[in-house]
Amino acid sequence: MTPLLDVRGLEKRYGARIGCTDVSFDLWPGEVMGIVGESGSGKSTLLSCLAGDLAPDRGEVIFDTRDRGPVDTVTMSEPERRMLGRTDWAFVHQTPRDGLRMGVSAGGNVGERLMAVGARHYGEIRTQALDWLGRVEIAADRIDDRPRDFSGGMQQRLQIARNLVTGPRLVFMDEPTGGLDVSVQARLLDLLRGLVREMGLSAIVVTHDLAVVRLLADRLMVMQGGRVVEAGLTDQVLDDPQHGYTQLLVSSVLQV
Ligand SMILES: Nc1ncnc2c1ncn2[C@@H]1O[C@H](COP(=O)(O)OP(=O)(O)OP(=O)(O)O)[C@@H](O)[C@H]1O
Repeated sequence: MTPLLDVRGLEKRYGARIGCTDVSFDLWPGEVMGIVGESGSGKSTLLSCLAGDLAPDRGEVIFDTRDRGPVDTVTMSEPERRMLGRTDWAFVHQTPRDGLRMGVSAGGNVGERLMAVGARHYGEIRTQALDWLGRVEIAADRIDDRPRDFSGGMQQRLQIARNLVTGPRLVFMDEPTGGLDVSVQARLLDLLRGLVREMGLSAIVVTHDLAVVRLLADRLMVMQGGRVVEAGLTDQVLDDPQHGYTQLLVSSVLQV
């Protein structure tokens, strides 16, 4: 089997400062990889490099494309990368307004993604949009409302529907439950876990919240100072952390 994503020796510097360095890992189809670490450890930099939003200084990000097989997304052309962003990849941002069009109706936000991959039949687009609003627990009668009239939790659920409606093969998530009330976070996490399992999604989830990776991620990478200091199966890493920094992360959560 070919990994969906094969990352080798990835490095990004900001002048002399290290964003991330020496990052290598495989992601297999249907697998969820969690990336954890404190603020400034390089999680966002790594995610941006993987998703093609930031050009790394060194390394390869090889994605198993549908038509051409494994291709390095770092060196592929910009139009090709944009096409991946519209089709096989999805990005769930921490802040819903970064991933939604706030002035467009909820149904439009979902339907627009379908149109971007070629859907043309209005009735079918609306039916699929309705189906997805239901799947993320947004009432059908809110389909014509704009996301700015939604609560934070609803906006995040709409962003998830917009991202998943086209059946992406790889989903990048940046703190998907960050910035929400604890009770809202738990419900959203439950919903996300259900969708990930049901759709057999491959995903990379960046978070500083170990509860999020515990629930969502099969494997985990722990970052400190831009480097991966520990990696392994989520339960193994969290239950028996080997690196001092991971032990600190885990114990600081237990004390809360
Ligand atoms: N645009 C930038 N210019 C200069 N340095 C940057 C820039 N973005 C990030 N850095 C630096 O790169 C390092 C990694 O930052 P990054 O934002 O990737 O960490 P993070 O783990 O995602 O943090 P957070 O959880 O706070 O988002 C930090 O030292 C940070 O100061």
